[in-house]
Amino acid sequence: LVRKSTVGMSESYDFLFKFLVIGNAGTGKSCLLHQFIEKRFKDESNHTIGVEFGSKIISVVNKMVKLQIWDTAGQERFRSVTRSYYRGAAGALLVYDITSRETYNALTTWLSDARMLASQNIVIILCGNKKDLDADREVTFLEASRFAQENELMFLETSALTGENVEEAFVQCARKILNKIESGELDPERMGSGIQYGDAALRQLRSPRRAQPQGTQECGC
Ligand SMILES: Nc1nc2c(ncn2[C@@H]2O[C@H](COP(=O)(O)OP(=O)(O)OP(=O)(O)O)[C@@H](O)[C@H]2O)c(=O)[nH]1
Repeated sequence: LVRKSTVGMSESYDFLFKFLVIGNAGTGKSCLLHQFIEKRFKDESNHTIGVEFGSKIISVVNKMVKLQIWDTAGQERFRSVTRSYYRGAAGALLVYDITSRETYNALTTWLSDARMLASQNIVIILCGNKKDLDADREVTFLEASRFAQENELMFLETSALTGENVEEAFVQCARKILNKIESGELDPERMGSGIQYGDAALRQLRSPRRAQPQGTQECGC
């Protein structure tokens, strides 16, 4: 199998996962997405209007996974718009700000929305963001990790400012989804799973030994 990205052609991947980033306004969702994709802090971040979009291909346990990420507005007035994007998401980063108890208290609402409106099997990682502001912390690591355990969420504290644990959050979530596909717990072909096969996986299924001829066009969506 020739990966087109390695020869300067358009991208190739085994799976595409639809991801959401949800949580209260100001918790750093847009900055997390920006740090993940651009590997730097987004200096001037304004409130997200509705929904923003980003995508990136990562390597997870020998598979190339394209994450298609929807960064939703945290502000209440956009709630009806953002809710319409939940459907068919395979994974989500549920974000609160460790320096704001209010954003932590809102987690149960976000969680019930996600479980109700996205895929039933959605894999969620709780992210306690702004880890760099430890002096202003209002929520302890222990308290949040208990909440995560009780609600079957993975959990990390992150910093979109320093980049700490940002890539890890996306990768851990993707890895859990891949594990569930491999164990048969998740069926990528089920409607609304939030998972699609990429052309790499399809080529393997169709002709396991033949390499893809170079120069083939694809839409890359
Ligand atoms: N110190 C610190 N500040 C951060 C971090 N992440 C985000 N911020 C700041 O927090 C503010 C809000 O960040 P955004 O990414 O716009 O927040 P958001 O969750 O996308 O907000 P909405 O789009 O309104 O939902 C900005 O002023 C960022 O600079 C972080 O990890 N550490």
